[in-house]
Amino acid sequence: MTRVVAQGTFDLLHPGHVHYLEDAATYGDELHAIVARGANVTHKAKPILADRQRRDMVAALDAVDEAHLGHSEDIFVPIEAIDPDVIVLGFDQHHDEDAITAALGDRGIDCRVERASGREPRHDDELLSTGDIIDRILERRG
Ligand SMILES: Cc1cc2nc3c(=O)[nH]c(=O)nc-3n(C[C@H](O)[C@H](O)[C@H](O)COP(=O)(O)O)c2cc1C
Ligand SMILES: Nc1ncnc2c1ncn2[C@@H]1O[C@H](COP(=O)(O)OP(=O)(O)OP(=O)(O)O)[C@@H](O)[C@H]1O
Repeated sequence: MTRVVAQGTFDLLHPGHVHYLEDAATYGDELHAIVARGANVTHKAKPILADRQRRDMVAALDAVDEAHLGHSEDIFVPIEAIDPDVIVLGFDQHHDEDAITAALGDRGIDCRVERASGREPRHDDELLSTGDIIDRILERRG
């Protein structure tokens, strides 16, 4: 049984999220998604939706076997509990593969790190970014 981990903020789900999770699932038999705590999202605007709602929506997707809310202080605590064989990073995630591989090694976790593919829009009006969805809401309803 090969366990895979994918992770992200997953605010206001869109087809890019579904693509990422479906791609990550192809790396093994069981996909675990870790949903970032809003308090830990510091590299961009905080999510609109609550931690639990984002976790519940990710858990409802076919590709996902289990969705976990992330740890509030140490991102390697859920990894130690899940004990994955592979962590699949999103195509544009700022995390560095080598830094994560080194941190996993320091903790004695035997797990490789891969990078998912991106997904291009399939029609003119398709939005594949939470930030773009929010911009459109503000433009049309603000
Ligand atoms: C291996 C790994 C494990 C993570 N675990 C957690 C966690 O336990 N708690 C958390 O709040 N964030 C965790 N994160 C960080 C968030 O998922 C991070 O904010 C996320 O990568 C942001 O990506 P996004 O901007 O693509 O949504 C983890 C990231 C990685 C790479
Ligand atoms: N178009 C896409 N193709 C493939 N993966 C995507 C796409 N959009 C987002 N993802 C992946 O989904 C995961 C979670 O993305 P995140 O929650 O940051 O959403 P986002 O829409 O990219 O956000 P924002 O627009 O606020 O930057 C990340 O790993 C990201 O790489």
